Amino acid sequence: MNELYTVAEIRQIEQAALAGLPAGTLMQRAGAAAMQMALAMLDNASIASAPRVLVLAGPGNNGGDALDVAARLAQAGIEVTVALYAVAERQPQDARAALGRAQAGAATLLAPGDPGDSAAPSAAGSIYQRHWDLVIDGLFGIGLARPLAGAMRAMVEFINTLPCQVLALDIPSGLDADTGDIVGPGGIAVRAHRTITFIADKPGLHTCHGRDHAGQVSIATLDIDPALLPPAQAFLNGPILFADALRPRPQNSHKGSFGDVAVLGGAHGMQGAPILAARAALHCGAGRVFACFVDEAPGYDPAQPELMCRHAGDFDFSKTTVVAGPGSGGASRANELLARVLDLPVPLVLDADALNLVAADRALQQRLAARTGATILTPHPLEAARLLAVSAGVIQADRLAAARQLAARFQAIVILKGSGSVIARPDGSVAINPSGNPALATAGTGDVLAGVCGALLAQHLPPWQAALSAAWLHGHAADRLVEAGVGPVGLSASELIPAIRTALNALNALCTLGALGALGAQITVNAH
Ligand SMILES: NC(=O)C1=CN([C@@H]2O[C@H](COP(=O)(O)OP(=O)(O)OC[C@H]3O[C@@H](n4cnc5c(N)ncnc54)[C@H](OP(=O)(O)O)[C@@H]3O)[C@@H](O)[C@H]2O)[C@@H](O)CC1
Ligand SMILES: [K+]
Repeated sequence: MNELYTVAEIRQIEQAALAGLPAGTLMQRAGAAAMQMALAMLDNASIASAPRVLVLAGPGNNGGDALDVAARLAQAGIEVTVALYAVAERQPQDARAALGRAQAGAATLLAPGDPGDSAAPSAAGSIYQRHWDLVIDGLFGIGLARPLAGAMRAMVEFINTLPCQVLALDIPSGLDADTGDIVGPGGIAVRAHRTITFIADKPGLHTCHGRDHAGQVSIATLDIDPALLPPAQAFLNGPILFADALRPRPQNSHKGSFGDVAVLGGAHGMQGAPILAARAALHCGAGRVFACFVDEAPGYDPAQPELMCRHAGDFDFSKTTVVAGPGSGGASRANELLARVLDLPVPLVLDADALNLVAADRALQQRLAARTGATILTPHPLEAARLLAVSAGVIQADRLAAARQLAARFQAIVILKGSGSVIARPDGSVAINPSGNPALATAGTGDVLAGVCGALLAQHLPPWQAALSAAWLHGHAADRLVEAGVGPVGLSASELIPAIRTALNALNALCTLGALGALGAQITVNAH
């Protein structure tokens, strides 16, 4: 299941489902699913005997889920302590019923209270001083309305220092389920190893701070009738979304069958950037690749003599897919060349300096919005901020909204890079890319991504599928390299290129065999 739903959508689904069910049913299903996950985590931790579980239960229904799972674990004979931050009279009905079940069983309930509260030091102190094998976070789910403060904040600070496994219910408390930002100002969020999310998956678990805080995400649908789910506007990226566009190569083909890519960039002192993009385009199947330099052009690339190096001023860009921006600099020469390619109806990828030039020049912005050829923009958050004339903080606070805004404004496909890259198209659809890791946080990997996009466009993938596959392959290759010990420290952009080629060929082979199912199952899971 690749659909992602906003809090507003989940609320609607929840209301529709609750209408047809006896009170408390969904919460009990959530508790039962969470119990299975908790037991699996305790098993994996190979605890010899008598594991101790700490359950944090907040004031709302997320706390109700926590109380339900606490009651179940205690019933199963596990030693459970609940840190309760709820007053029964103010709990929602289902949560109060769950509190009753927890109180009736063998769980120990403590009320750590506020730091100023005279009861707090003893209750909180007994929690702080004990050894825990598993913590279950049920402070807040989709109802978090402001930053965590007081006693709950202090407890989360403590939990985040523990060496034991942490399971978050629905979402890690403190995280915004729509954006993946930490609810602030000055907020804090639980860092979980696993998150079991209810009803459907949520975008905030997969982008911005989401991947660091949610860990591995599992979905418990609570047996809700799929007909109650509206058509999704957001998806988790994976081969299932773009495999249709990948085609086996016909035997009767030649280099002209797979298109030309011209990379425009490489001002004086920055010639490596277009070389990286061009090498990536070559290794991802473009028939011929040109590296076109704004300033002086090298005779050829000794490590990759298949590339053709040219002066950009003399090159005819009208018959190629163009990747503009890697190392192009911000000089007027680069601006003129960019204006020329923007006016051509060719497939175009804009990266790096090309995006900065557009951000600084209204005429280029108009040319970009008016293009008839397919366009992919690949900004990192700072480039996106320049394009939208806001700060990078504003972009990161709602990455989905920023990517959508850019796509609509420039009538282009946008890949907003970062942890959980967001791919958006002008109609408002978005996909969040789950592959990739911090090994990619090194110079040149953006040039490589732009080159992969160019190669796939040149091979006639529609721009949406080209962007989805490029983002996924780029991250997937980095994941495989890290598994092999090539990173996360010290992975170079050059090493990424052959790994992307391997991933693309493996994916093509799977598509040809119609064996994508296995891969589809893997991609809904974050690496912790
Ligand atoms: N309904 C169902 O059947 C099902 C629901 N499910 C579960 O319910 C969760 C949603 O439950 P929810 O709507 O009660 O929201 P939840 O996240 O528990 O918190 C809201 C409470 O917190 C309070 N509050 C907010 N911020 C605060 C802060 N910073 N500091 C202190 N207090 C703060 C806020 O009160 P306020 O003060 O804002 O009026 C309110 O009391 C969902 O994520 C899923 O886990 C599943 O079991 C499926 C079935
Ligand atoms: K939670």
